[in-house]
Parts: sequence; C-alpha cells; structure tokens
Amino acid sequence: MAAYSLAGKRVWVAGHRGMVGSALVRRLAREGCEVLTASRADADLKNQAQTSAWVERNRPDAVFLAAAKVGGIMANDTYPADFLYDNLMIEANIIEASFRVGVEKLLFLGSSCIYPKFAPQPIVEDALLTGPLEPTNEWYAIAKIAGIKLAQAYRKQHGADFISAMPTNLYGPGDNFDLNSSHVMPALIRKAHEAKLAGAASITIWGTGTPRREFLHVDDCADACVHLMKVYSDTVHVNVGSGEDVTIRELAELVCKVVGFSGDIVCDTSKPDGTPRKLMSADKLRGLGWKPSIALEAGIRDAYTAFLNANYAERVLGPAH
Ligand SMILES: NC(=O)C1=CN([C@@H]2O[C@H](COP(=O)(O)OP(=O)(O)OC[C@H]3O[C@@H](n4cnc5c(N)ncnc54)[C@H](OP(=O)(O)O)[C@@H]3O)[C@@H](O)[C@H]2O)C=CC1
Ligand SMILES: C[C@H]1O[C@H](OP(=O)(O)OP(=O)(O)OC[C@H]2O[C@@H](n3cnc4c(=O)[nH]c(N)nc43)[C@H](O)[C@@H]2O)[C@@H](O)[C@@H](O)C1=O
Repeated sequence: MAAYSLAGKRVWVAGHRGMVGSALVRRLAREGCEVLTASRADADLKNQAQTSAWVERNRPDAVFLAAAKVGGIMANDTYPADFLYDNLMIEANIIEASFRVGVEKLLFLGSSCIYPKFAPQPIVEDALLTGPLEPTNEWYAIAKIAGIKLAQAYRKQHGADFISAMPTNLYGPGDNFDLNSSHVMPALIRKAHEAKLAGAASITIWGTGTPRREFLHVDDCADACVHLMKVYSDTVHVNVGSGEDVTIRELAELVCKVVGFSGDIVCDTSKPDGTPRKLMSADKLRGLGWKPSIALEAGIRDAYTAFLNANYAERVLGPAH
C-alpha cells in the first residue's frame, strides 16, 4: 500500500494540551498539514453529542487519538472507575465520530500496560490477551485493549484505516509533576530537585526499586506516531519503545546525577511495585523503518530543563500563563 501523506491534510490532535498531544503538534509542524485542536470548552470528549458535533463541524482528514485519562501507578489504583469509564468513552466517541465523517486515517494511542503482567520479555505484539493483567492498572488496560479492538473492528466491518500504537512509559516536556498522580520519571525529577534545594539527606522512592521499566522521550514517541501514520496500515497494533529498560533504582540514580542531588535513595515498600518488568519488543517498529534518537540520560536532561522552565513560568507568570 502507498504511504499516507499528511501534507495539505486537516489533522486533528485530540488531547493537544497533554504531553503526547503537544509533542505531536510540535512534530506535525514539519508535515505541511493544518493541525486542528479542540479545547475542553469546545468538546468534552467523554460526551458523545459534543464530540460528534465538533467532528462534524471540523471534518478532519486524519486523527491522532492522544486524549485520555492518564496517570501513574497510584492514580490508576485509586481511581479505577475514572480510568475505565473516561477512556472507554473518549476512544469510543472519537472513533465512531471519525468513522461517521469519513476520516481517512486514525491512530489510537494505547499503552504497554495492555500486556499480561508476566508476559515473556521482550513483549511481542501477539502477547495481547494471553494472560492476567497487572491489578494496579487493569482498569486502564481494559479500556486501552477496547480501543485497540475498536480500531480493529472498524477496519474489519467498515474498511476504516484505523491503526494503534502502544507506547512504553513516556517522559519529557509537558509531563505531570504532581507527586500523587504522576508517573515515576516526573516524580523522581521533582523529588531530586526539591531535595537538592532543601539540602535533604535522601529522597524516597516507591516500592522496592527492583521493577524494570522502559522509557521513551515523548518527542521520539511523536515522531514514531507520525511515521506509523504514514507507513502503517494494518490490524495489529505496533509497540513504540526504546528497546531498553532499567530498574527503578537505576533510574533514580540517573535522575539524581542529572539533577545534581548526591544524597541517599530510600525505598518506601508500603507503596506498590506494579508489574515486575514490561520491556516491549521493538522488532516490528524497527522493521517499519523507525528507531529512537534520544538516549535516556540526554532525555532526562531535556525533561529536567522543561521542568525548571515550567516551574519558572508558573512562579513568575502565575498558573494561568
Ligand atoms: N504518559 C505516558 O507515560 C504514556 C502515555 N500513553 C498514552 O498517550 C496518550 C496521551 O498521554 P499523555 O499525553 O501522557 O496524557 P496527558 O494527561 O498529558 O494528556 C491527556 C490529554 O487528554 C485530554 N483529555 C482528557 N480527558 C478529556 C476530556 N474528557 N475531554 C477533552 N480532553 C480530554 C487532556 O485535556 P486537558 O489538557 O484539558 O486536561 C489532555 O490534553 C494517552 O492515550 C496515554 O494512554 C501511553 C503510554 C505511556
Ligand atoms: C505508563 C504506565 O504507567 C503506569 O504503570 P507503571 O509503569 O507501574 O507506573 P509508574 O510510572 O507510576 O511507576 C513505575 C514504577 O516506579 C515506581 N516508583 C518509584 N517511585 C515512584 C514515584 O515517586 N512515583 C511513581 N508514580 N512511581 C514511583 C513505582 O512503584 C513503579 O514500580 C500505569 O499507570 C500504566 O497504566 C501505564 O500505562
């Protein structure tokens, strides 16, 4: 099949204010397309009538579905109803509305948590639905699996060119630094930074520090999604990762090095570890001609700079800047 060109197209980035959505908007500036965005005031994407009315009015040619209820291990475990309901509604509303107006191509963003908790490593795409999920995020995972299945079903029943990408743990500019709801990377950046400023003796990390995670800078993720939009047109979802993982303790040590904090790292084992390991196979995406370009330490430097700039903007210009 011929590659899909975004040039001259009306491209909707759903979730454009989020970490991935804003990276997609930055990346799409190089594609010669018109980027469409919907604010929350334009449409609550959980609301079917509002979503379908906005899509009818704006008629995108292509859609990146990066709107979702997103959070780290504790948020997922604490708000299972929100993570299941919000994500089911958002993805169902956008996929159905996109089909109704004849969207040419749609990319749905899932997550590596769709795979079984004890899937063989590195995890190949075919491991989906071969075993039980990790309990801390099974609600979110079920919603994301439903999103993959929606894209597959619209392809099978209607011939819609809807595809799915499964990113690994992402980080970078635009991340959520709230310590209760964030993922591990922004939490560690903030903890190390604040400990450095306070002259503290240690930072505390959640769990045992032994789980392994694979990290990808969000600009690499956006680049991979644009690549897939152009070259991929098939039923099976595609893993989007770096192909390498580290333990959480190793990550904490690297973040402390980048931030310049030299105290101790203490484990709070009353907090959950989550899945022990979720390194995804990168073979399919490599075979499609894409590889990451931002190494972990350089990526953390970039994320720390973005954190400092965001904090500065917040302090100087106020929360509404
Ligand atoms: N962050 C990560 O580590 C990973 C993310 N992903 C996936 O990437 C995608 C984007 O994640 P990320 O950018 O990190 O998440 P963010 O939380 O940064 O962004 C989510 C976006 O969705 C929007 N949104 C949420 N609910 C609604 C709603 N009801 N109506 C309108 N807009 C809504 C938010 O709007 P507003 O800004 O107004 O709140 C925000 O712009 C998700 O599908 C996620 O599953 C996959 C793997 C890892
Ligand atoms: C992207 C992915 O993100 C989530 O899964 P997760 O990878 O388990 O999430 P996480 O980034 O929050 O934690 C990774 C590891 O890090 C440890 N950890 C240490 N110290 C802190 C800490 O301070 N904060 C957090 N959040 N975690 C910490 C933590 O205990 C865990 O062992 C799901 O939402 C899932 O749905 C999903 O898709």
